[in-house]
Amino acid sequence: MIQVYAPASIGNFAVGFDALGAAIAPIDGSLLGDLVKVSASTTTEFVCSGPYAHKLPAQAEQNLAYMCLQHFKQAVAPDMPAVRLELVKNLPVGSGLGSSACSVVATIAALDKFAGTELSDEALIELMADFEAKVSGGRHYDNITPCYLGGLQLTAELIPGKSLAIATPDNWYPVVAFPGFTLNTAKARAVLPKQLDMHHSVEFAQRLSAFCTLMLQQRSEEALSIMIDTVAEPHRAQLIEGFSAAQQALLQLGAKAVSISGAGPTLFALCDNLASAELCQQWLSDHYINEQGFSHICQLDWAGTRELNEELG
Ligand SMILES: Nc1ncnc2c1ncn2[C@@H]1O[C@H](COP(=O)(O)OP(=O)(O)OP(=O)(O)O)[C@@H](O)[C@H]1O
Ligand SMILES: N[C@@H](CCO)C(=O)O
Repeated sequence: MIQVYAPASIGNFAVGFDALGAAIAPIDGSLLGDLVKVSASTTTEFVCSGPYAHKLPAQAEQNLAYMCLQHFKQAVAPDMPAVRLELVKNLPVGSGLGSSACSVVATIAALDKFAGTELSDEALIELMADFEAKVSGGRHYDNITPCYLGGLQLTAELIPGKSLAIATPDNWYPVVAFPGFTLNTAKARAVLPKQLDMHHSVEFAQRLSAFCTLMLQQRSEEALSIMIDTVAEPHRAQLIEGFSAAQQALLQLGAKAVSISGAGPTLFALCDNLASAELCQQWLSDHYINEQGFSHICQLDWAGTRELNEELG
């Protein structure tokens, strides 16, 4: 049996709409991501289990993991024998934590390993992006590549290999809080303007390029000081009840940057020390999340998608 884990991710990372994303891992060691198990079988079998399985369509044909399996068998590895594929759905759907990307990445990576197809990273990423695009209302890589490769990734169609890793300091603690209600990515993309005017386009390019350059020069404090989303957040904040008040409060508690994770409604507060991260998590638990919500103090997950040997889920 092959068992592959793919981590949650923070799309956009405030300054890089559709172009920057970070894979995350809770510091308490818990797994925040989907798991896919593939084993040989006499007939094709698909099982969806885990705490959020009931939030997905009942028909296998509408589940991205099953769609990936069908495509893989037909177009990538026609000689692959029948398999039993189980998706353990650990991430809430429509959360802003890259839930659909997580299922797609774990499934394709697991099938590639099981079938021994050994596709290149770039070919796998393209395949993964094709499936993520089916549900999110646009083709973007900012959940796919961090989820697959790990870490902080600057990622786009025009980038050679589709992604460039940006090293991050060890003292970065992103605190993520899923408030407990969902927001569909396609809906959150529909509220964005169709065009950016010259001023905003130039400012976006300046901010993202300055952020990346500062990071490469290991000037992370200055990079954090310009970590503001002027592209998507102003249009999406009103879709997320409590976001603006939380942002103000968390910045006062010491978070260095606070923004929407992906399309929301998950919020992330990036702290540069554990004490601030603990204060932010406490505030979020008290004021931002409902009974269905959760929060985690994380670090960046530089391992990305990986095979797990111990049986889980
Ligand atoms: N395995 C799957 N995991 C997640 N979503 C799936 C899966 N299979 C089908 N879907 C459908 O894809 C859509 C995913 O919605 P959406 O893109 O809003 O979620 P998301 O991936 O959590 O968002 P984000 O990328 O902002 O984190 C839903 O309509 C869901 O039913
Ligand atoms: N970059 C995408 C991420 C969605 O998960 C968006 O903000 O719409």
